[in-house]
Amino acid sequence: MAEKNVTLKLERVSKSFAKVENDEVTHALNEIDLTLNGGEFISLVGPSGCGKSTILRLVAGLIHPTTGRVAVNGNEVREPSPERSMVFQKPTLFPWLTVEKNIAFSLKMQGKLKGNEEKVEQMLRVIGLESFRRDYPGQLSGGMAQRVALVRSLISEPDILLLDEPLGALDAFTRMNMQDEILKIWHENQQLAMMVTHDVDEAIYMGTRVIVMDANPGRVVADIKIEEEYPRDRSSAVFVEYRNEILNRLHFGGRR
Ligand SMILES: Nc1ncnc2c1ncn2[C@@H]1O[C@H](COP(=O)(O)OP(=O)(O)OP(=O)(O)O)[C@@H](O)[C@H]1O
Repeated sequence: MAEKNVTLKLERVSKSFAKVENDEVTHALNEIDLTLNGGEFISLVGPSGCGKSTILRLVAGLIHPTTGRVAVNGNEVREPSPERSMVFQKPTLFPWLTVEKNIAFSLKMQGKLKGNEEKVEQMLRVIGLESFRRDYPGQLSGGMAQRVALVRSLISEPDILLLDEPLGALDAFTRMNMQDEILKIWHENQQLAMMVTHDVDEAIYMGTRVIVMDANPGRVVADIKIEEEYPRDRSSAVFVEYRNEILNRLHFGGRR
């Protein structure tokens, strides 16, 4: 399938927040310059508070830069849009809708459900919840609910998929399965994916690029292209080299 023709630019983007407790400000992001394209899978890693989620929220249009510009295909991002879909660490489902209706929700809202019912079936199969289709979110485990939240965002094939630690709360087995499922869907749709993760292996396993950030002020310290074919072998020498490079950038490099 052709790559989604999307270019996202962050141009000298800074974001400050006023602190509630005193007159100080937090420099969550300082002059971020990035150009990202459809077909890329961007992993964002860095210590707590370096501004990873802030970048996603700016791209989603949930917040605005203090200075600088965020633009998609040259158009400044001013508000949220279904073309830029966000998945949070905590699943956000509609409690009054069944699993099946939660998944179909965005297609329905965009008037695209008719003729696309098979897509809902496919998504149910992908997450292995066909037999839970008529259950409500309150009846699901945390991992199941997150799988539903994920495919609910993926189904409308957004140009930009924003993943804020979507797999953080899952057990290791489900997590690895979901990594492959997300990659499969991303590969088929060739959208621009941006994923925040605290797991360096996950960042390398999934990303075409790993962007390493540091805090105070939030900034990019490395932008590393992962030039390995999928599926990647977590134990290969190249993988281990990438891991060491990223851990060094995160100041976790030990003597070898
Ligand atoms: N709405 C807000 N009001 C005030 N400060 C905020 C707000 N949102 C973020 N911040 C501050 O901005 C900085 C960056 O936050 P952000 O959530 O982007 O970091 P992060 O890298 O995603 O962290 P974590 O890995 O812990 O999720 C932090 O110091 C945070 O306290």
